[in-house]
Amino acid sequence: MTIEAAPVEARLQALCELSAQVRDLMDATALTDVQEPELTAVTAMLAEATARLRAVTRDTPRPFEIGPDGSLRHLGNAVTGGANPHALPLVVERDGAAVHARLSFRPMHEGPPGSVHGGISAMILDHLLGQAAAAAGAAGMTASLTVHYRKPVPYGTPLLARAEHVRAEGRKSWSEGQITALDGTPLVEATGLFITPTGWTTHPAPLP
Ligand SMILES: CCCCCCCCCCCCCCCC(=O)SCCNC(=O)CCNC(=O)[C@H](O)C(C)(C)COP(=O)(O)OP(=O)(O)OC[C@H]1O[C@@H](n2cnc3c(N)ncnc32)[C@H](O)[C@@H]1OP(=O)(O)O
Repeated sequence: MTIEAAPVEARLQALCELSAQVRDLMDATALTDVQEPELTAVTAMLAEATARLRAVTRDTPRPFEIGPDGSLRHLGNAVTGGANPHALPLVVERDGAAVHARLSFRPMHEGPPGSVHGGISAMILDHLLGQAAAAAGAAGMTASLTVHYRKPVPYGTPLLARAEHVRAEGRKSWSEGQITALDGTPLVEATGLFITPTGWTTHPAPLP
């Protein structure tokens, strides 16, 4: 006897597969050198696909929800959300008091020619620092983020990102982290201040 996944999960998996395809499409778009008639033809195909997806829409991307394995997930998140084409998506793992993730940026993240845009690496660190604060029981909104860019960040290369919660004072907590090459060479370092909004202590609200 086979047990089928709940239909809602099958739909979410299909949504994540669609998002992965759109990521591929974005990279292909950033790198394509096909000629103008082909560009025009593909644009028309995509306009048709967009209209099909808009046949039924929701007001906001997928919210925080409990996944089948019991963990909290946010498929609509711009950094970790499998159902958000903007996300890498980053798969964050807990490592004691720290969090870490393997990541590989893509050509669509180009900033200076041949390397990743600084805002993109800052966004990844912002999220990871925030997850470190959350892992320490101090989930909050980013109040400030300080970033030091040590070396250009390559795309298409496996890298590591890591963050840890370093101290707390009332509703304020600080995390620090870095993106490094696999050999540990620091590429980008960041520190962040996260503040737990007052409402969250009695009425927890999801992060953006
Ligand atoms: C159920 C949900 C759980 C989910 C669990 C899963 C978690 C999964 C993790 C995901 C991780 C995502 C990580 C990315 C997270 C974003 O991307 S968040 C988006 C970007 N950030 C924002 O939009 C924040 C916008 N700002 C705000 O909402 C509010 O200004 C804040 C930050 C909540 C603070 O508001 P507030 O609580 O009213 O602050 P306030 O009472 O005025 O000040 C409190 C203290 O903080 C200081 N302070 C306030 N703002 C600042 C500032 N900007 N700089 C320095 N100090 C400040 C004040 O001076 C004051 O200090 P003291 O006088 O107490 O010493």
